[in-house]
Amino acid sequence: MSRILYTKETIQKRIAELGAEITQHYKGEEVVIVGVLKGAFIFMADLVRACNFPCTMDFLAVSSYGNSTTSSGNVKIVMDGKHVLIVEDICDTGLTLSYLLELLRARKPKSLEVCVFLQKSACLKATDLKLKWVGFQAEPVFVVGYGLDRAEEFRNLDYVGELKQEYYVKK
Ligand SMILES: O=P(O)(O)OC[C@H]1O[C@H](OP(=O)(O)OP(=O)(O)O)[C@H](O)[C@@H]1O
Ligand code: HPA
Ligand SMILES: [Mg+2]
Repeated sequence: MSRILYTKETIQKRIAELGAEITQHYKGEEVVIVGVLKGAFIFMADLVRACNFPCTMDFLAVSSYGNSTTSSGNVKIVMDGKHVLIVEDICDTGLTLSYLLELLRARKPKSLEVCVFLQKSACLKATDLKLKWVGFQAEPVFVVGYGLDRAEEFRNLDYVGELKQEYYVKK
């Protein structure tokens, strides 16, 4: 790890703000909160406890990075007239979220919104992607921690850091 980008305290403070905003937005409506596995599981666990409205939870299993630090371009999915809130750890190229939104729109939800922990705007490839809530705008570097992995490692860090290039680039 080369440097810490978001400390545990910074993350928790931002989640409290997001929870209050999302609670205000749905104002007691019933919502299905859909976490995108695996990366979103830690963010979702904290976010739902900062939200206060009737909700059920579900998860989608999606993977496009595998053990690589770049998107393979292929997203595989393993998983209805309700409000659906998708919770994701990161929007990098945006290809994963774009794919998921298209898929879930076909189910004709009452509403479909996204809350993403990190967004790397500089890396965006997907067009017409609307993210209603964004935790933090991240730099275009490979980040790990707080659910985010590099080859399944580092998900359990309670902070987010930049992964040093020498850890993942073979010389
Ligand atoms: O915006 P994109 O470029 O599509 O990248 C974002 C996606 O990549 C990561 O998933 P990954 O495939 O690593 O699966 P994981 O959540 O199990 O780590 C991350 O959790 C997002 O789902
Ligand atoms: O920067 C990242 N870190 C971990 N997983 C990711 N998936 C897309 N971008 C990233
Ligand atoms: Mg990953």
